[in-house]
Amino acid sequence: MTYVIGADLGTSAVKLLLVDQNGEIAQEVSRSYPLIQPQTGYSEQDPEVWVEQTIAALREMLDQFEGDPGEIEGISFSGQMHGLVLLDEQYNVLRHAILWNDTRTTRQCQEIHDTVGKERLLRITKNPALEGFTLPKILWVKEHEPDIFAKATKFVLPKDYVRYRLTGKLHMEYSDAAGTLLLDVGRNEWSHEICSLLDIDDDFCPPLVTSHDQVGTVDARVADETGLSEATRVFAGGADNACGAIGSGILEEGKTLCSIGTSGVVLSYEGLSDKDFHGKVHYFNHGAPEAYYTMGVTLAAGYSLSWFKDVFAKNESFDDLAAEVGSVPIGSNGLLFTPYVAGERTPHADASIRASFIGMDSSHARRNFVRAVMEGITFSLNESIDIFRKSGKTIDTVVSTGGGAKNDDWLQMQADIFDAKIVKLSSEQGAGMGAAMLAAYGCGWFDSLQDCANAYLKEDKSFIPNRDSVDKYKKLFGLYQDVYGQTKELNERLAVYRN
Ligand SMILES: Nc1ncnc2c1ncn2[C@@H]1O[C@H](COP(=O)(O)OP(=O)(O)O)[C@@H](O)[C@H]1O
Ligand SMILES: O=C(CO)[C@@H](O)[C@H](O)COP(=O)(O)O
Repeated sequence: MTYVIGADLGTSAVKLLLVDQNGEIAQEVSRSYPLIQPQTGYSEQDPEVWVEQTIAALREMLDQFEGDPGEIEGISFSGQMHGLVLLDEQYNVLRHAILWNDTRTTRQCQEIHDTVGKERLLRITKNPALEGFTLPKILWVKEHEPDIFAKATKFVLPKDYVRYRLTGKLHMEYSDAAGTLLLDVGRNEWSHEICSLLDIDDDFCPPLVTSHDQVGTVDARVADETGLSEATRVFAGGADNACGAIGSGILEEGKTLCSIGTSGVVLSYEGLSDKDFHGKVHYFNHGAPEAYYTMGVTLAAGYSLSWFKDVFAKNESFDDLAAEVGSVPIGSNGLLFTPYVAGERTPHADASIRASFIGMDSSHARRNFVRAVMEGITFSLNESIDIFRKSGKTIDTVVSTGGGAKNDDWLQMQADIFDAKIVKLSSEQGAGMGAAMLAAYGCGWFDSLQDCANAYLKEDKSFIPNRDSVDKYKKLFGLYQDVYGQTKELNERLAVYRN
């Protein structure tokens, strides 16, 4: 039997899938790492920790693997998007990576809009400047850490750095490059115009490849450390949401994905690069050839639940925390949560907004809060569904993936709030599966990613909307939508008290 590995470098953990030629998952290994949050709005990770944990996870996988390492033909990557990794001339890391959910760059976003022009930026990159994207982070380091910036010769994204350490070869691929705000998304090339307007050297941007391109093989030292064969082929991979789309079969028009990881995403396939959503949703290159996707992002989806667990139930599992959610009625007995613990992106690009529990009552128990958190996250994702529907898309079926798809009550809640059939595939690790599929396609096992999807992806369960619940949630959604406007100014006044 031959195998490929899909490595998903998420925000909470690196997750490896060993997938055989028939698409069966032979092994799963995961290693977590923390967020570094020195002050409010900041979110960083140490790239060396990503590398250590990826190597440790590979070693664990190979220790358990009973076949010959030479049977593992390929490995590819899915990665949390937008994170800035700055490298010096020898490709040493210059500072901690600044992540996608770091919102310190509001001023730099304004600078980009002022210098490039909002319309021109939208035309070239298909996206407005948002705090999470990479370019504002580059400008922040340039302004606040000039000594570090002076040493920087290249920037890459999280999975690109890990792949570099596994192969010695430095690249970026289009699906992740699209989230930097430096890529001309329609033309598939770095935008010389944006670079020069913002005084960024063209050489600062790494060479571009496509997601299924082979970029090298496993470096001898890494092979020694992990037990992998030096002959294992390494493929570029994709942004985690592009890989999530591949691993969920979102490979043609009309298909929709909901992913609840640390972030939350509602994503829709696009065959063309020239539709106009006026920047209301992100518009990026797919990991599939000559394709695109649009998506809305909830900044703190799974993260809101993990925040709640860390503060109120640290030593419990997610399963234990959510065990009683099904016994709490829709609306959590009048408790409403907005998941803005780290600010928000879609539809409110707002770094200052913070979360609220509205309607706390002395009768509420912890289970009410847990359900309210899950409902609030799902309402936020429904705002993206709403934008897509209003743009004319039909959304009647949604493939649900990510850590949040492990909970059946949450999947039913998604069906009832989105008013759409929810499909859960046999693995909730869509991004890791997408990375494995890129390796399988890159190895030449299939003629197309669609053929690979037909062979690999199996529906496990589906969840049908319950009419009565849909009606109740429609009314609650209106209330939920009112909370943002009514808490915005209060949060701006509270901001001075944050650390
Ligand atoms: N058993 C579970 N039930 C409900 N939610 C879960 C469960 N396990 C994990 N999660 C949610 O999934 C999130 C992690 O999802 P994951 O896709 O692994 O994230 P990432 O790719 O960002 O590292 C957690 O923050 C949590 O909110
Ligand atoms: O910023 C975005 C997308 O624009 C996030 O979706 C990141 O890509 C992180 O993903 P997860 O770790 O939540 O999967």
